[in-house]
Amino acid sequence: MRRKLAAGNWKMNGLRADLAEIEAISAAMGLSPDPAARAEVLLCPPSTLLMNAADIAQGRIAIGGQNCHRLPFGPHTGDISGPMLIDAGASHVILGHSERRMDHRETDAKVREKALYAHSIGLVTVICLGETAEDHDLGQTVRIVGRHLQHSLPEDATAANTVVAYEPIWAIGSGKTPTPAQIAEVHGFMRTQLIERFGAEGEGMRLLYGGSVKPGNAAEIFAVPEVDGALVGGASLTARDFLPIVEALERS
Ligand SMILES: O=C(CO)COP(=O)(O)O
Repeated sequence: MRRKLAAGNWKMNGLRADLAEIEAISAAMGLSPDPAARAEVLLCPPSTLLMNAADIAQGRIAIGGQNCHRLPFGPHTGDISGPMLIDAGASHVILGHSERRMDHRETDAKVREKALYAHSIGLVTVICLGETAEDHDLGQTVRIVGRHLQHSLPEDATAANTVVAYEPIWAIGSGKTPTPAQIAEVHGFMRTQLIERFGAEGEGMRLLYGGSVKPGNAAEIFAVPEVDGALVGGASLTARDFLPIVEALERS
């Protein structure tokens, strides 16, 4: 059984005052008498808030970084390494988000290298992939997703160390989402590919959908087969928006 996962990506948002939202989300998750029966919750704040966030979370929710370098340390101004994330209290790292692929020219090959290193030091990776609006309109979605999957996921990926997030680029921050049938097609395809390559480990990997997930559309998205949770951007910034999404996931 795959444990459901509600992940929040704060992107370049969040000041210390916003730690109150992490406290509110953590407190809500800590209330359950049986935490294992609940969805897993992961928040990925900006690096400047990681240590505070991990202190606040106290294990009630997981904390992750939004990127890491393929090396542990060295002359790479402005970068952050996997050991730094772990030292700050993170257990997860998002890799290959389309914004990093665009802003920092991250290729599938780079994402794979980063993932290999992250896994080697015990970080769980959330590897993102998805098609542009143009590819979507040209009917190339499955081909693009297949290519990302093949080349971004490293050969050591397991159910325990890897989560895959399907994020159509045109759905991110736009208020648009694919239809449930379109999400089902892509997630079904990814599952088949993962099983073909990784066997039982591929069966166990969690597949998240991301792109304009909101309290109002979460239940419909979580009803789609092979959707094990969501990677949420804007709606993860406040407990008011994020907690109803977690609740919809737990009810699904
Ligand atoms: O990119 C995303 C999460 O990584 C999705 O962002 P939005 O939920 O704001 O569309």
